[in-house]
Amino acid sequence: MRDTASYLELEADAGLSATDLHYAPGRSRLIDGLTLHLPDSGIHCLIGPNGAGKSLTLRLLHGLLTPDAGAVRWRGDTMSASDRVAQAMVFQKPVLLRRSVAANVDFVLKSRRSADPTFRDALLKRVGLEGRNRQPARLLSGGEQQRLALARALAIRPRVLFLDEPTASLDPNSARLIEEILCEERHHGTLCVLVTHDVGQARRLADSVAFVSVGRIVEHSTTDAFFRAPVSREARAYLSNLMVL
Ligand SMILES: Nc1ncnc2c1ncn2[C@@H]1O[C@H](COP(=O)(O)OP(=O)(O)OP(=O)(O)O)[C@@H](O)[C@H]1O
Repeated sequence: MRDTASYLELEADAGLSATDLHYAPGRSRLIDGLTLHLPDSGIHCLIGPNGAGKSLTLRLLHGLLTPDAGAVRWRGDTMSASDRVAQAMVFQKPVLLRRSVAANVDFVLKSRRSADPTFRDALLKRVGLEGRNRQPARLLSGGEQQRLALARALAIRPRVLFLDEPTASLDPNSARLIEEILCEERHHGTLCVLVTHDVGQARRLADSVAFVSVGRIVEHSTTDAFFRAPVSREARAYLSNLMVL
C-alpha cells in the first residue's frame, strides 16, 4: 500500500500521468497546473466541490479535450492512438444509441471488429440486463441505462475506465452492482478513475483519493490516509462540511 508521499512521488513508474495541465477556454483558467500520477491499475477517486474541475480533468485525461499546456502520458510515453482506443468513459448521463439494448453493445463490438453475441450476452448479464436484448434502450429506466452504458464501456475490454459520477442518480441496488463491477475490474488489472461526490463510495472502493480544488490537485493520498488525516485546508473544509471529520 502506498502512503501519501509515495503517491506524490509516483511519477517515475506511473501508469497514467498528467503533468502541469492547463485548460483555459476564453479567459477562465478552469484547469490550472493540474498534476496527477496514477498507477496502471486499481480504483482511484477524484473528489472535490462542484465546479472544481473534476469532469474536465477526466475529459483531459481521456483525450476528449486537448490541454492548452501540459501533457498526459501512459507509462511515461505520450498517449498513442492505441492507448486511447483502450480507454472507455462512462458519463453521468448515459450516452446511448436509439436502438435496442443488444444493438448498443453490438455497435461497440463491431467497431472493434469483435462482434460476439456470447460475449455481448455475458456483458448484459453482468450488468443485470439479461433477457432485455430486444428492448429499446430509450425505454430503460435511468439506472438500467447507466448499466447499459457501463456494458458498452466494458465491451472494449478497457485498459483504463473513466467514470463520471456513474451512480449519482441510481438506487442503492444499482449503485452496488456498479461498485461490484468496478471491484471486479480492479481484480482484472483495469485502471478505474472515478469522479464521485459519494464519500462513502470513495471509502469503500478507492485505493487512492485525489482532491480537486480550483482546477488543481491539492492532495492525493491513500484512501485511509485521506479520510483519517487530510492535510490540505481545502479537503479538510470539504470533509468537515460533510461532517465526515
Ligand atoms: N467548455 C467550457 N467552457 C467554459 N467553462 C466550462 C466549460 N466546461 C466546464 N466549464 C466550467 O469549468 C468549471 C469546472 O467544470 P467541471 O464540470 O469540471 O466541474 P466538476 O468539478 O466536475 O463539478 P460538479 O461536481 O458540479 O460536476 C465549472 O465552473 C464549469 O462551469
